[in-house]
Amino acid sequence: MTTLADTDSFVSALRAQAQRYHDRHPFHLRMNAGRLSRRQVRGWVANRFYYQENIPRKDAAILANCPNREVRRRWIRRIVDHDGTAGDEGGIEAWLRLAEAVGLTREEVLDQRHLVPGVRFAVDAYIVFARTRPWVEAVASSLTELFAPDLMAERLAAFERYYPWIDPGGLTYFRSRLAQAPRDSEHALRVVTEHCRSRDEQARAVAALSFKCDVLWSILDAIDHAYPD
Ligand SMILES: O=C(O)c1cc(C(=O)O)c2c(n1)C(=O)C(=O)c1cc(C(=O)O)[nH]c1-2
Repeated sequence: MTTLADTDSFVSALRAQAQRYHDRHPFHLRMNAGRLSRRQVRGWVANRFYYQENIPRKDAAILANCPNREVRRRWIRRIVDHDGTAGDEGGIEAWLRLAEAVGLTREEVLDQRHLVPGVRFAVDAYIVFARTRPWVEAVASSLTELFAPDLMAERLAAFERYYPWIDPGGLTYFRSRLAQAPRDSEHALRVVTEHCRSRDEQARAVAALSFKCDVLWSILDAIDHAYPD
C-alpha cells in the first residue's frame, strides 16, 4: 500500500544524493587541483564526448515515453541545446571546440578511437535506462544536474588557472552549462515532485538519481584507469 509522502523530505532525499556525485571522484579532484597531464585532459575530453553526443538520444527517449504535452514542450529544448540550430551550434559542437582547444582533432574524437569500453558501457546504460524505465524515473535520473553548477564553476576556474595551454575559447561549453544546468534541473525537479506523490514513486526517483550517480562515477573510473599518467 502506498501512502502520500511530504515533498520536503522527498526533495531532501534527492539532494542528499549529492554525496555520491562525481565532483568527489579522485579524477575530478586532481583535475580541479591542476594535477592532470595533457594526456589525461585529452583522454577525459575525448571520452566525455561519448556522453555529450548521446545526451540528445537519452532526451529523445524521454520524449518518446512521455504522454504529457506540457513536459514535452519544455523537455525538447534540451535536444536543441545540445544539437544546436542554424546560427547557434549547440553543446555538441562546443564540446568539439573544447576538444580542438586541448589539442585533439575533431576526427579523432568523432571516430571514437579513444573511447574506452567502460565509458561506452556506462553511457549506454544511461540511454537504456531512459528508454526502458517509466519516463518520470528517467527525468529523475537527470537531476545530477542539480549538483553540476558548482563543479562547472570550479572546473572553469581550474582550467584557466592551471592549464594555460588550453585555448580559453574552448571553454564556452562550460560557460553555457552554468546557465543551462540550473534552469533544466529546476524544471526536472518540479516535474518529479509533481508526478511522484507516493512513497514508492519517490523511492524509485531517488533510486534513479542514485543510478545516474553510478553512471557518472563509472565514466570517471574508466577514464582514470585508462590514463594513469
Ligand atoms: O561535466 C559534468 O560534470 C556534467 C555533469 C552532468 C550531470 O551531472 O549529469 C551533465 C553534464 N556535465 C553536461 O554537460 C550535460 O549536458 C548533462 C546533461 C545531463 C542529463 O543527465 O541530462 N547531465 C549532464
